[in-house]
Amino acid sequence: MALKPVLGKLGSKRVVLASASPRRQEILCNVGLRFEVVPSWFKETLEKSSFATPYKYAIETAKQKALEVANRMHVKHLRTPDIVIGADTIVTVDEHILEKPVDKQDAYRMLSRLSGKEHSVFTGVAIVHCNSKDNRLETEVTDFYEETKVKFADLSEELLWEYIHSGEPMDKAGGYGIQALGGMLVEYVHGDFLNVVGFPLNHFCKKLVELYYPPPKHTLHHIKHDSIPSVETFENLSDEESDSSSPIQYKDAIKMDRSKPHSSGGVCSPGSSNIIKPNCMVPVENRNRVMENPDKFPSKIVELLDGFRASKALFVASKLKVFNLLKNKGVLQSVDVANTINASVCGTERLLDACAALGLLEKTIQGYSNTDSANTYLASDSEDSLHGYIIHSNDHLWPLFTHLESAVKEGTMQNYRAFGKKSENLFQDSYYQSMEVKQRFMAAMHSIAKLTAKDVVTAFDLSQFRSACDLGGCTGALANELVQKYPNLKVTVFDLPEVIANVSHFQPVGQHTAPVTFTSGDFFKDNLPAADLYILSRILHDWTDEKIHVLLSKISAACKPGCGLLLSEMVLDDEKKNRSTALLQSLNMLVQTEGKERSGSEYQSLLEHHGFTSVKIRLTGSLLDAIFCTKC
Ligand SMILES: O=c1[nH]cc([C@@H]2O[C@H](COP(=O)(O)OP(=O)(O)OP(=O)(O)O)[C@@H](O)[C@H]2O)c(=O)[nH]1
Repeated sequence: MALKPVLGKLGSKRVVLASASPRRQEILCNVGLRFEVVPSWFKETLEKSSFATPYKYAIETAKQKALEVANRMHVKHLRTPDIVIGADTIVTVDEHILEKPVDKQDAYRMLSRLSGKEHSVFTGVAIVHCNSKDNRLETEVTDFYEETKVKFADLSEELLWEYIHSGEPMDKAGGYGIQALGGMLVEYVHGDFLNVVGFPLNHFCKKLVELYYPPPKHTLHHIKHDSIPSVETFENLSDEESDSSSPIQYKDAIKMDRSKPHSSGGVCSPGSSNIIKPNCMVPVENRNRVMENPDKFPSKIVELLDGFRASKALFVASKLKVFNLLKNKGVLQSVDVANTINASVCGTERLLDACAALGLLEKTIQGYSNTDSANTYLASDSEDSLHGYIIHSNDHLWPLFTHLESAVKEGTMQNYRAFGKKSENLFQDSYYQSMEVKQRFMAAMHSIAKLTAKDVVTAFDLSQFRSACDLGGCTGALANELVQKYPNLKVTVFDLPEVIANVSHFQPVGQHTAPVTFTSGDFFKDNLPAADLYILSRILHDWTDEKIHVLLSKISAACKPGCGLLLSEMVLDDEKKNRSTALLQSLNMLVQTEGKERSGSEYQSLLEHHGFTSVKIRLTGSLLDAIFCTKC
């Protein structure tokens, strides 16, 4: 197994590790794999007795962890990952399965069982390949497990309790960490050490080799038809030739002889020239494209080149209310759409075709119709509509982004270049100068807040708080989600008077929880309403560190010990290299504000500076992450 090519096959893919385990992150990071971390919300509660063997239980749990993340990212992110990796480590001794101890007594029970004996450590791993087709998530799961035998020395009571009081056992399967203090308890290890730590790296790489480099069978079938030029099909290719970007369909891929016109071995029609028909099995990424050797075809770059066209097609279709029309009418021909939206037939048809190819619409012989996700997210009257944010992106962010080059050169916002107005007072000058711009901005913030609010309010247990104040809480979307989840919580939204004057038509109808209260004021200048939980959602990223210090010191002064502070922002990884959505959002902040996106440790140090401790960060897998801390 050559080292680099194995993991290199994943280099161009969006890989997600569905695990909160810092050890798994470290093991994979250390070998240079690039991935995002989205911890799974799958509860490890499968009925153990229903599995014939312990490893089947570990594999199934790993699979469910990975599938939960794949589904969540597909639904919420609108961007499906290519590969999701899940893992689950368990310890078995005397036919018992041990997972992580729930408390110290439980750790004691586990460790005393292991004392003086050999036990097995199983890690189940699931590699889930994802593909979004017609907005549906298709998954292909490859799983395996690894077993390592570990023998513990005899452990005295004193040693056991000393170890338990170190705190190390609590988040570890079997109640010990072999890589740290727990290593001192171990007499021998038979098998893969990293498997015990939480991830069987060697077996994982072997699986990748199996998936991406199947062994050569030296079978080339030459298919000849009188009317079809001779082609070669292959079942296996050497490394250089192989399109291993999609292991799932690898076996059915087609090799192209560039010197001749080609077909697909009898599946495509003879006259198909070099267009690959959809019913020909080709590697997923190259479907609908002229066949190239994928290792030489810069598909990622081409995708990026196309990115702005795809965004603009979405923006224009939204602006022209195509999705509203199709939601109401069901199926329409392009001419009917063109007539209703008052546009040319030829232009409308191309727009509709592009939207269909992008998976936003369905196209059949009867005409065009919305996909489920267009009905849910793109029609402006839908409960979860992103229409407001799309229009804001088109009318406000797009002009700003056309000046990205100047923003990068000058390091400043581009509001003047884009809109001819200096933004000395950011919100007043940029967003609240006219009723139209203000309503557009509020609708944008409302749609993003609605999309992300559930993830944010459920990221931490906030049940101990009785009153909360959402600073800059705009339309109250997050506040409304909070009172749904915590009906005993009284929530005040504090925002500028211009905003508060316009919140009424964003309020939910028929909500049965206590209403949210709105109070106007400027959090930089005015006294903050009293509360025992303060919330800053998408606020800190607007400002410089200096201004953040001003705001945090005000909040800190208003907080009694034990008060909480909940932030929601896109959190960058510490090295600022992995989370492209968040890094692009940081460019977004550059063109329009004084602020930027920050990493978890940057937020932590800002918060700790103002006496907030126990800073916890939860990556939600959605568009906003959550950070929670308490005033000490
Ligand atoms: O010697 C060691 N043995 C085990 C570990 C760590 O134990 C946990 C096992 O728990 P699990 O597989 O359920 O994984 P979680 O941490 O809960 O994260 P997920 O989000 O993936 O469920 C694992 O972290 C091992 O690394 C150890 O550190 N040393």
